Amino acid sequence: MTTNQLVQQIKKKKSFLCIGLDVDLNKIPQHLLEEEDPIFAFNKAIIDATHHLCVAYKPNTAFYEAYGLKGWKALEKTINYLNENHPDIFTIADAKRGDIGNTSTMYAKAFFEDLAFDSVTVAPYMGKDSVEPFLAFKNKHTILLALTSNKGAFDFQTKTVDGKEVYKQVLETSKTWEHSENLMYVVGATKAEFLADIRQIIPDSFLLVPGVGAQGGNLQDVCKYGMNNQVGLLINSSRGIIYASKEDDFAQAAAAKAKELQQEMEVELHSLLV
Ligand SMILES: O=c1ccn([C@@H]2O[C@H](COP(=O)(O)O)[C@@H](O)[C@H]2O)c(=O)[nH]1
Repeated sequence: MTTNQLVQQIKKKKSFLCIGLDVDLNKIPQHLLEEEDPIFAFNKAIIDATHHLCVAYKPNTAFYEAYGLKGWKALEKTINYLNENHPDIFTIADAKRGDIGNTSTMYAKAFFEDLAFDSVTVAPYMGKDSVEPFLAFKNKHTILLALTSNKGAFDFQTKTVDGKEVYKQVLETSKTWEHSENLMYVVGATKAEFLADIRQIIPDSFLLVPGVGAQGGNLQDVCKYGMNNQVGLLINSSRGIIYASKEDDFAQAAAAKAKELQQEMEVELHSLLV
């Protein structure tokens, strides 16, 4: 999917919501555990109930890898279900990969070719030759960790090296890499006060913003400082939506939570859409 197509979807649905599919078998309704593939059964129900309210889904691969082969198969069934039934929805493999060049190429093939995701999250720590293999894939997006939502972001990312914060160096340097037009960035919703500075460096890039809901980030603050004239934001909520209820009504409860966020987003989009 191109970024233009993503922007069209945002305008059509009046939403820039990304729903995180972080499936924990201890948190899903008990009756689903009797299904042959409880993880996929849960995801399918959530997708069926929420697809009209969001423009992206983000399975975090940790929640699938933790269940071994069964988990990986459920991830494959989930991405295939999305691509077959909702090809207009942007898909993100939150895998936080990155390694020496030939290994990164294999990671990119795994997520862009074998699993056919639109994008994958990548850690910038190993530098240019670890990220460019992902950027080489046409119409696929590499979402680079810039300023993460957790407390540990202050351990390295905000430290000043050679007169500039490390996260700013990540943004500036990555812009010089080959096929940098395929870059998006992760900025935590809990770091909204940094967004004005971030937009000075990357005014046009899309940002994946996790951390609203369970982590306490605020949607309005993110929009105030992070929105650009093409919206430029995908705001993620995982636990706050998918675990809204553990009862039989879990999918409807998830849809209600997604609707709340979509309505807040519609208000924020108002000035851009008129
Ligand atoms: O900086 C980051 C990068 C990634 N994440 C991931 O996003 C979701 C957030 O889940 P919630 O339940 O909405 O808190 C999860 O998959 C994280 O691993 C992040 O939170 N922060």
